[in-house]
Order: sequence, then structure tokens, then C-alpha cells
Amino acid sequence: MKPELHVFKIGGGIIDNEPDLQEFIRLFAEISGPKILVHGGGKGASEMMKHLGIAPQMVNGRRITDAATLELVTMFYAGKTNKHIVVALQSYGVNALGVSGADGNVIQAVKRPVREIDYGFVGDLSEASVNTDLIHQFLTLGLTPVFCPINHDGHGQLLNTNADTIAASVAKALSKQYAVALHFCFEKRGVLTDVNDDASIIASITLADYASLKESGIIADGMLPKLENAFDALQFGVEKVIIEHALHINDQLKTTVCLN
Ligand SMILES: Nc1ncnc2c1ncn2[C@@H]1O[C@H](COP(=O)(O)OP(=O)(O)O)[C@@H](O)[C@H]1O
Ligand SMILES: CC(=O)N[C@@H](CCC(=O)OP(=O)(O)O)C(=O)O
Repeated sequence: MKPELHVFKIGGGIIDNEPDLQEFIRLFAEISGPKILVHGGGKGASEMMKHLGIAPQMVNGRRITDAATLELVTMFYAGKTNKHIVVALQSYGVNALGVSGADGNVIQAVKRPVREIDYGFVGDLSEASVNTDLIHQFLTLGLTPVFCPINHDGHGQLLNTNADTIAASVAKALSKQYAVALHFCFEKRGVLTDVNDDASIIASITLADYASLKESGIIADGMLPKLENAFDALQFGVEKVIIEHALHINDQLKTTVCLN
């Protein structure tokens, strides 16, 4: 039987709220066995850019990343945010190792080809992008890898990748060796039929449900790439995908994503 592995992803809504972030880290620290944390931070990055007079541009949940934006997001994600999370995890006794994809060549991306939209320095991933041997060695040493959304192309170029995509790609790649549970944690109780009502949780969502909820506009914005990554992960061997509130990971109320 494969050993269990938990891959957690947290986004900007939690990272930007310091008490919530600390509480999530406390709960994450309690999880036993091998675990991985992937973080985003898009909300804070956009706020920082606005302060500096640069208008953030997002298309289909992905940031258009020109050279100036890449410099800023590298500082923000790989520097401030990643180290802030790592230092907090250390304070809860988790031996966290903060990495970008360039560190140890742990994730290599390919710059997104220009089609209708030029995303700039945005990196796409495949399963082969992820250095599973190295991650397995980190886990064997008792380290908890903490991935920021910055990767590289192996030829000297850093690239920005959506953090949900990183979490799904890492989960898929490791599913050959581990029974992986992928947890997308954010500031709501799961996928909701009314985005303003946390009581309206959809307990389980299939691909067919997703198609009709998307059609009717009930699922929109950042939830679209999250669910697309969730179904993709299930199709490629991840055992369980859960969408849940970052501060209620021990509760039963959450959305489980299923293929059918
Ligand atoms: N049906 C839905 N249920 C829950 N959230 C939804 C739904 N439709 C759209 N959303 C939006 O998706 C957002 C989550 O996506 P995103 O902001 O990318 O998350 P993250 O915090 O991981 O970066 C929620 O804050 C919410 O506004
Ligand atoms: C290419 C791309 O879109 N990268 C994302 C990476 C951060 C992210 O995904 O943050 P959340 O998980 O908090 O949304 C961005 O710069 O917004």
C-alpha cells in the first residue's frame, strides 16, 4: 500500500489575514505524516503593485506577467511570503523548507506560448516538470517542502505559475509513490451554491455538476481554475481532492471533488 501524503494549498485570502494564516499554520502543524504546502498570494501581490502604480492584469485567473511584474512577484512570493510562512511553520515545530522551482531544480516550467493572449513570463507545468525524487528525499528527511508560485525554465528564466496549478501538478506527480490527498484551502467552506452563504456547501461535486454550475454562473472567477485543476488531478491518479475552509480543515463540512 502507498503511504499517505497530504498536499495543501493556501491562497491570498488567507495569507493576507495574519490571524487566519497563523491559525491555519497551527492546524497544518498538527497533521501527522508527510505533507507539503503550496502557497499563492495573488491578492497581496496585486495590492503591492497598485501601491507602486502598476495596474495588475488578470486573464482567466492568470496574471499577465511582464518583466517588471515578474521582479515584483518574485520578491513578494519567493521572498516575503515564502519566508513568512516558513518561519511561522518553524515556530510550530514543522521543519519547513521553502523552495521556488529553481531551488534544487525541483520544478521546471515552460513559458506559456503566445496564442490569443501573451501572458508574458508565465510558466506551464506538466507531470514531468516535477522532480519527484528530490521531493521524496525531502519528505524522507522529515522536511516539509513549502512551494512558492515561482518556477524556472532551466535556461535562466524565472516564471510565474498559478499556485493551484502547482499544487495539482505536485500532487499528480507524487501520486505514483503516495496515496495523495489534495486540499485546496481558502476563506469559504467549500464550493457554494450561493457564494455569500457558507451554509450552501455542495458536499460533493462531479464533472457533470461542474459543467452545469459553470453554465449557470454559480461557479465563477478563481473557483474555475481551482476545479479544473481538481478534476485534472483526479484524472491523473490523485486519490482525493477536497475544497475547504483553511480554518476548518478538521470539520466535516467541505466539498469533495469526484469525477462521477
Ligand atoms: N460557487 C463558488 N463557491 C465558492 N467560491 C466561489 C464560487 N464561485 C466563485 N467563487 C470565488 O472563488 C474564490 C476562490 O478563488 P481564488 O480567489 O482564486 O482563491 P485563492 O484564495 O485560493 O486564491 C472565492 O473567494 C469566491 O469569491
Ligand atoms: C500566473 C499566475 O497567475 N500566478 C499567480 C501566482 C499566485 C497565486 O496563484 O495566488 P493565489 O493562489 O492566492 O491566487 C499570480 O501571480 O497571481
